[in-house]
Amino acid sequence: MTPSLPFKIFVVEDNEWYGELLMHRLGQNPNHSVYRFSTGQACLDQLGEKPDFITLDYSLPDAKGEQLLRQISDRLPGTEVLVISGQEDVGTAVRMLQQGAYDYLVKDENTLDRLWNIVGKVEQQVRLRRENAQLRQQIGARYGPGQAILGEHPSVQQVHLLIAKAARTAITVSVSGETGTGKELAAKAIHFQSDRAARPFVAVNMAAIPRELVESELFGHEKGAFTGAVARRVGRLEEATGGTLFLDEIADLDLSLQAKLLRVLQEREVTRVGGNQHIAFDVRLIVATHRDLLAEVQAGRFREDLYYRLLGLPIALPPLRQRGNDILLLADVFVREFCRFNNLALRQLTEAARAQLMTHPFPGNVRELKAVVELATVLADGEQIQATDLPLCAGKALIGAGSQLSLRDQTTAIVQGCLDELGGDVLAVAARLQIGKSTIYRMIQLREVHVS
Ligand SMILES: Nc1ncnc2c1ncn2[C@@H]1O[C@H](COP(=O)(O)OP(=O)(O)OP(=O)(O)O)[C@@H](O)[C@H]1O
Repeated sequence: MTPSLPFKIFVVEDNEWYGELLMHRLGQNPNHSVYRFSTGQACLDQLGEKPDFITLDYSLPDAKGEQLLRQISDRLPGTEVLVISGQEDVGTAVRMLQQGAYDYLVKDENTLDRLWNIVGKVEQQVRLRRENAQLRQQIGARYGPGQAILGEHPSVQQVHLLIAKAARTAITVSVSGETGTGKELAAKAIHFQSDRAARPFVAVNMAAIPRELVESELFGHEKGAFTGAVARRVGRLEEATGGTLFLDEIADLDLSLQAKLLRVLQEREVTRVGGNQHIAFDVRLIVATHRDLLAEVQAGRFREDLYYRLLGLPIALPPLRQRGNDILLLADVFVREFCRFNNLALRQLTEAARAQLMTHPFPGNVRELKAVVELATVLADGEQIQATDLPLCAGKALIGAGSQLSLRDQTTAIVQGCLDELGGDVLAVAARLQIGKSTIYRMIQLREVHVS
């Protein structure tokens, strides 16, 4: 619990001496704010203060425990209530617990210690709940309308509109677009703008999972279902229940698994590998691909029935080179964010650098632009980012098809791209990339790059 948000406890106890005792014990934690009420009505009158925890004497002069518990639960469903009773009565205890009381304690010499332990546990849960809510709020703001997919170009505005429409219902969404155009970002924006935002967003990349593991990854498996299945594993579909399942690179799904996925989606029930229990699930599905899925269908690589089942609301993300001035808008945002994150004085792209960005084709799209301007921000001397700071090589994606490339692979691709473009002129490449020529010679010697 943060010091600014104390843990608020109501003690409802008509016996003044016992009430003071409880207050004293609970007040030993400086982060607790404890208030005492000697009648049920006095407590009800103050529920607007939203206590985090209530200890309730079962027999109050003006109300019975059951009645009061019901009224509290109706008005503050998330607040835990501990019932404390003068007499041990199993029937009453069971009734109170059935009605939603957190626990039931009998007044004896151990009550204060047990109370202390219970409050500690509840406080921990409340703290986690608050942190979760705070994080959700932050994430929600990050993926709010127009916040995630930045851009003003009409084609991007159209994407914003479609995301907002998709978020209103649980319709399946199919996102298409070249690599790095923001397909996963669009999927997250839909999820966090929808009423599923508080539930999980689960992303699975079909291209990243070995073929033989896809089925158990998606649908889960029972212990012993296959060699290596040492324990039961819940599949990603089940994991996403109530929320959104994002299937990236859906075109990479094997034909036999396409049939299984279709069946699961039609029946809205999943059976874990090696199991026989049918488990119903409630998941919003978003799929993405950088391929032309219809062409995959025509080529016989993707099932037509699954294609129509998954098409839902199609959203096409335009390539960055077709977004006009959005290139500069995004570049400025990425430079600003990078400087802020790294505590650098704000740097600006010069006009020449901006002009250069506008002529580059960006085959790696937004991901490439981000990497390019971040690197240029690092390379820049002083507050101006010059055109020569931009590690651009015409026609080559500098930061390619995925975050899965290691830094070394990306460096190799950048150096090779520049060598190709500059006709193998090592000195020119070294000057362009601002790295030592011996680095490039060493890479050639190690056959990491070549001069053709
Ligand atoms: N319009 C945008 N505004 C801000 N950032 C963006 C935008 N589009 C993409 N990005 C950023 O670009 C990077 C790539 O985006 P994302 O992973 O969503 O692309 P993708 O199309 O799913 O890529 P891939 O096809 O490789 O899976 C991320 O860092 C993302 O935050």
